[in-house]
Amino acid sequence: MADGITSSPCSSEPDSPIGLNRGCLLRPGEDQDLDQDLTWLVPETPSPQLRTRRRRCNMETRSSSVAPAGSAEPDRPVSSKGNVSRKPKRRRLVEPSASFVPASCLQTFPLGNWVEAPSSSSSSAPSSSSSSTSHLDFGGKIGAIFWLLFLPAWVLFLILQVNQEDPSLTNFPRALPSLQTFWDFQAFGFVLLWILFQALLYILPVGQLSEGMPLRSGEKLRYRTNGFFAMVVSAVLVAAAVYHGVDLTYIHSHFLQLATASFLVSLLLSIYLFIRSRSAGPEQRALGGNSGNVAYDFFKGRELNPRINNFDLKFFCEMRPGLIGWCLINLAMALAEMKQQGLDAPSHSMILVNVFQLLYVTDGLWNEEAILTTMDLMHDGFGFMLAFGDLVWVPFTYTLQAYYLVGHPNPLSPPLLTAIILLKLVGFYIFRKSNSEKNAFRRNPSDPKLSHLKTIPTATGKSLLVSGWWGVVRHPNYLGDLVMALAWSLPCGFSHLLPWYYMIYFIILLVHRDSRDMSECRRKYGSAWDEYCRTVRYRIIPGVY
Ligand SMILES: NC(=O)C1=CN([C@@H]2O[C@H](COP(=O)(O)OP(=O)(O)OC[C@H]3O[C@@H](n4cnc5c(N)ncnc54)[C@H](OP(=O)(O)O)[C@@H]3O)[C@@H](O)[C@H]2O)C=CC1
Ligand SMILES: CC(C)CCC[C@@H](C)[C@H]1CC=C2C3=C(CC[C@@]21C)[C@@]1(C)CC[C@H](O)C[C@@H]1CC3
Repeated sequence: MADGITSSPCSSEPDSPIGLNRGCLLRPGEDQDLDQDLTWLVPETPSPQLRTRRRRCNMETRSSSVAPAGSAEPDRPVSSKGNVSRKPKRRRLVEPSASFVPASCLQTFPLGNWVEAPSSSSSSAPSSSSSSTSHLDFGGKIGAIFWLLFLPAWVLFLILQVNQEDPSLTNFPRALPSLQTFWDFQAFGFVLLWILFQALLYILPVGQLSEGMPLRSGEKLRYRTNGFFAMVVSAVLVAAAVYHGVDLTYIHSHFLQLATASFLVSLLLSIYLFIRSRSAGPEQRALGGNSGNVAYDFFKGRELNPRINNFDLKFFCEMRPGLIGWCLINLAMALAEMKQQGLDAPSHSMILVNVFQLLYVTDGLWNEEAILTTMDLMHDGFGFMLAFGDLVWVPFTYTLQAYYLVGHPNPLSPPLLTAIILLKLVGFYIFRKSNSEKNAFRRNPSDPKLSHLKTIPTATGKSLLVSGWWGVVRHPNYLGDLVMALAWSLPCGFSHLLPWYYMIYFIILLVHRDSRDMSECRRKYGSAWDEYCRTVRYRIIPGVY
């Protein structure tokens, strides 16, 4: 069995709770790149070897223009506008200037990957011991309390709304359902079974083991990326269940109870995560979730990669029960629509919503490795925000369009149907291509397939893409995602705002994520980031924002 987990050394930290093992880590000595990374621990004082390499690289950059890597012709340097010569700059060690560097040069900068640098530290050199948070996001301490109360209440509101004949925002549900309506043991059992079933699929030694980005310690965690396999097995199981007469419309009729059960699981999980994070060492803490304020840290999550042996709780929750559950719920809504509307097949709108979102989830699972370079995996701690987001928010609010269509049919004309499909395909293309480009570049900056791209070196040793998708806007992946979100809402028509809720929420989420990422990158990359922002002026929508 080619299972790197069992064959690679696992860390059993002395401060781990009994029976818990925080990860299966690569020994630095196992990885050449990693060895070299360690010389970047203090960027201000590079080793003589690296200084020579940087100098050589800077000199190459000066005497070469931006061109495909490996090009025999030395190239002239360019400004952000194109092939214009740069004025010679004083060489600085901290910031190896923000000039563009051909990807070939990156081979001499083998990833000084600081996945996370402390937001609290004023020094530009990441310190493994400084893990307390000074900059508070999400409205700070008061904001965290607000979100802890508001998010569950908002989900409840949406669920009650979507059940109404007229789900207008002005038409609030007249009374809250009685307390016992919320709770159903069977629903709770189904939720637990689903999560356990997904956990079982996750631990099966099927599929590859992928390396995460280097942690602050320089170590890399390994992840079992068998999400697509889990999706296929789940689909086969669900198909068999439906074939044998299992009535999936139970999910539609017990939506509130299933959501309550999932909420309870996410709450218990968050409490567990908070308690166990007390024994997490400084290097295992997320730099954004260690302010010392209980509410804030509970919300944001203190531990970066909580693991039980090799079982990565954050990765599992983000990619499996909620995400695959989203498709299961959508399918249940299609069956509920047929039952409620007396149809032989789901409506076109329902098919579009189902197929579009199935494509989104399947793509995410197929490219599961790419998740390892996202903000959530690299920077965010695992606390209530993500536990609730993964287990409640995704499955019970991302499915509202399908739920809405059950009781609110919206016939589509063939031209509109075609236009919506085209829109979805365009969005998907932008989303996938840009995400794959960044992921491939982060994993192997000297990948020959990316050698035509221009890059900016940064003091951390990492470079920034400044052409290709990441040269169009600073978050081309968000652009694609938003175009897709539009294509998910359009099949529901314009009678109500509710099915547009996802679109509105998503704009807010991505704009906020973008600004979080901007300030994080500015702090990490300094003047190189400013240069990138000067070159790539728009954040998400070219020419607009
Ligand atoms: N459906 C949903 O609910 C949600 C979907 N998403 C989607 O998930 C995907 C991941 O999103 P997210 O994690 O927010 O952000 P990104 O995948 O865009 O990751 C941002 C990071 O990419 C790196 N980066 C930024 N610019 C460059 C550049 N020019 N060259 C190279 N690297 C760069 C930086 O990290 P570093 O330099 O440290 O590598 C930065 O912190 C997106 O497609 C998003 O649309 C996100 C949230 C919710
Ligand atoms: C409850 C809060 C207000 C917000 C919670 C946010 C989470 C629901 C999202 C944060 C990042 C996410 C990503 C995905 C799903 C939604 C969450 C968890 C994907 C896994 C969706 C599929 C894509 O292919 C990748 C996404 C990565 C980020």
